[in-house]
Amino acid sequence: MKINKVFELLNIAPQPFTKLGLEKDITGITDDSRQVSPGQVFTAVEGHEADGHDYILEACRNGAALIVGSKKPENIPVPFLYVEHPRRALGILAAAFYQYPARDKRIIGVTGTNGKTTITHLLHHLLESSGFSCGRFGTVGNYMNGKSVEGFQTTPGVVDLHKCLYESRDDVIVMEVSSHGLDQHRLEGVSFDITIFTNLQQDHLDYHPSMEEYFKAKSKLFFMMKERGQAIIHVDDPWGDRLSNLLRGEGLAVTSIGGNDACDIQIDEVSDEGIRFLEGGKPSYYPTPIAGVYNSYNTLQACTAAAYLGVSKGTMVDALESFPGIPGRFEQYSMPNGAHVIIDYAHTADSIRHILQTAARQFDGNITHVFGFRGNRDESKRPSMLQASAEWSDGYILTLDDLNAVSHEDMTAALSKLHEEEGRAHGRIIPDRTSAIKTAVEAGGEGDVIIITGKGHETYKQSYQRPFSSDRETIVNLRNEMKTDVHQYQ
Ligand SMILES: CC(=O)N[C@H]1[C@@H](OP(=O)(O)OP(=O)(O)OC[C@H]2O[C@@H](n3ccc(=O)[nH]c3=O)[C@H](O)[C@@H]2O)O[C@H](CO)[C@@H](O)[C@@H]1O[C@H](C)C(=O)N[C@@H](C)C(=O)N[C@H](CCC(=O)O)C(=O)O
Ligand SMILES: Nc1ncnc2c1ncn2[C@@H]1O[C@H](COP(=O)(O)OP(=O)(O)OP(=O)(O)O)[C@@H](O)[C@H]1O
Repeated sequence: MKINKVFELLNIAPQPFTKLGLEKDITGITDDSRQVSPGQVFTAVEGHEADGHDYILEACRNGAALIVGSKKPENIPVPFLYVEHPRRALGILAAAFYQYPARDKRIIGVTGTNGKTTITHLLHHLLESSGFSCGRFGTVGNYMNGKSVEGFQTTPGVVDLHKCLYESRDDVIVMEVSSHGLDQHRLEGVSFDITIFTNLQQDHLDYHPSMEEYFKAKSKLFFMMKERGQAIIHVDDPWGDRLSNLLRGEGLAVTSIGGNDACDIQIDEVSDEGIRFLEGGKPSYYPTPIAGVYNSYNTLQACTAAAYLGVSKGTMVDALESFPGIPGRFEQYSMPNGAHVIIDYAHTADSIRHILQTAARQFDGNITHVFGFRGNRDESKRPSMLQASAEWSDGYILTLDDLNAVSHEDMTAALSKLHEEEGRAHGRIIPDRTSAIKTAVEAGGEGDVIIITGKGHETYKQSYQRPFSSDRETIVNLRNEMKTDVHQYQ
């Protein structure tokens, strides 16, 4: 891409930068001064931790050919282009630099507080099973060109996103779209063929000032569809209903899914095993490959999207049978003492309630819930998470989750306060996560279930008394110590 193209894209009249040469090629786009290499365009972005404008000189020293930003620095040795919205500019330049890679693909974006990872994994499996080559971007890593690739965030930064799309030879991409990503223009330059909304629950209010703002950020995705794009919305969720009305008011195509007669796909009966529904008056059924009523909804949304890409019902039902499961989502283990363990990524009150209710339907024994709260993340959801646990488990053990720079003492004090105020004497506190899990498992017997939530597939961010790196590793080691014999991983 030539330098004069940068001016054109940003709608800036070319300036007579003496020695620069408008016909010169630029070698890349970045917003990280540490990654600038000679000939690149550095876009200075005001962030949450730092301000890229403070690193302009470093970018110059590293060889930047051009600086883009919203605050003109004094005396820099490289031409500076002023833009009002550097994050947008970054996306516009990245899309162009990588030759608009999103245009050649069918792109499906999934958003909502819960269910994004589950739906993208289901869809990926459905599409690959029916002959599509499908890429997947999201929380548990990316998958491109038939291989798993490490991912850093739920929705990649905009430069990485366009680079990945450029390198991908896949026909279809299914991606999780986070509200942070939408708010930070990480999807700039991408248009979607299909968009999916799952639900909106209290979460991320450390970032968004209110639920209203959180909803607005999520809604942006649905205004980024291609001309013939199709939104699939779960309208039993009140925010979904509102979104559906909003989009229809704008003349956008919506497939509504819900219990109401007016829905395009009307849910008739939903259980832990599957979902019955009417579509165009015709009854139909999908079995869900992962336990939980909420996963039946996820399955229906994934299948509805796959159907838009031409996958037949028969192919889908076969593919669902061979679904391998998702790391850290309803991941099950049988322990030698007859207890059952479920590791899950639930981290909202609603998802805790759902998983505890699912376990109560499936197991006869006592339910012990082991969980904690992330430091420096939405504190306003903690009371309702604990209330849900106290109400739907037979007892909880509050423990540590990622501290994120909060001290051990402060978090333990926060746990004690919540336990006293919201826990209704229904549980206890064992701060060390590995000890909490061990205590819960060893106290279990035939038919009991221990549900460990919050970390799912993720590795621990701090060390605990026992030298394990994840809930899975803790359980597997514990099971070996207890003389393992059965392993069920969905
Ligand atoms: C709060 C938040 O969302 N931060 C994200 C945001 O960072 P930021 O723009 O605020 O960056 P910053 O660190 O303040 O730095 C500002 C600028 O200075 C630049 N800089 C900084 C230092 C330096 O030496 N040189 C330099 O040029 C940085 O490259 C950046 O351009 O933009 C970055 C680039 O896209 C993200 O990597 C970063 O994610 C951080 C790591 C993060 O933890 N984000 C979480 C909250 C998040 O986004 N999560 C959602 C999923 C949520 C969910 O649904 O569960 C996600 O999509 O992953
Ligand atoms: N449709 C749903 N409704 C409510 N809870 C759900 C739903 N789907 C999944 N969950 C619960 O939420 C947890 C996280 O699910 P999943 O990873 O699919 O969501 P996500 O949207 O990708 O979350 P995150 O953005 O935090 O990565 C699951 O482990 C489960 O407990």
